[in-house]
Amino acid sequence: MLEFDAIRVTRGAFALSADLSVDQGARVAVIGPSGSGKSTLLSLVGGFLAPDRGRIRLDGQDITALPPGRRPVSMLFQDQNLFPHLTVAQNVGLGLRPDLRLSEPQRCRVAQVLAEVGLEGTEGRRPADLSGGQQSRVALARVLLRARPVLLLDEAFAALGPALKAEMLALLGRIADQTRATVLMVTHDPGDARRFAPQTILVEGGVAHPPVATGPLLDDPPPGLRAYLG
Ligand SMILES: Nc1ncnc2c1ncn2[C@@H]1O[C@H](COP(=O)(O)OP(=O)(O)OP(=O)(O)O)[C@@H](O)[C@H]1O
Repeated sequence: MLEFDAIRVTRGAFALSADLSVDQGARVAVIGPSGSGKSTLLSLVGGFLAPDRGRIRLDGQDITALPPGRRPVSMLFQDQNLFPHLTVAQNVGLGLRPDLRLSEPQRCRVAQVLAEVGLEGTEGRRPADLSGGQQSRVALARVLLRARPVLLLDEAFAALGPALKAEMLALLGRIADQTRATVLMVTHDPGDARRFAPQTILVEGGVAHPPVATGPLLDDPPPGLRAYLG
């Protein structure tokens, strides 16, 4: 279980509070107006931002003071966090060893996860030589390899067309199943939330609300969310 226990965080004049928990293995969309604090919520879990008060716990362990690199968390952004000067295999291998000194079994594992995301044979290519969808697959292969208990996505597939995005969400679902990860996914697209996330955290008016069932929330949104969804 991922817990936000009486969290309050400020960024300049902006303040966000969160007192909620997410079940282990849950898939949760994070939805709310622009500037409402969705990325802020994810940054608290990733460790890129420290709360002013409150604790963040994962399976009972207080991770509030852990630096990002030591948190059991993978994060995916829209730019897919790929290094242009590294090959596909190296970009994925970073998930195992930042210094890229991979053993033979580790190299095999990299090839294996690339095959699992449909990128067999692309090991030696650079990100720029791949399509947008293929780049997303490289990033997902790294997530699969790392197999961290928490996966955070901040509009990771926003730049992809609808068909490709649906494909990536399906692949993400398979990876989450395989790694049994808890997934928090920021999205501006209610369709993504309906497709992927049985539960949704609404971030609005300075509060990240506890997760509720996605369908009913989107079918009958509260006024602030209704205005945002249009
Ligand atoms: N580095 C920063 N310094 C000061 N204020 C910040 C900083 N980053 C974000 N903020 C403020 O924090 C608030 C929440 O930002 P956040 O990025 O979490 O919103 P969001 O819901 O993810 O928005 P969007 O949907 O537009 O990406 C905003 O009002 C923003 O102005």
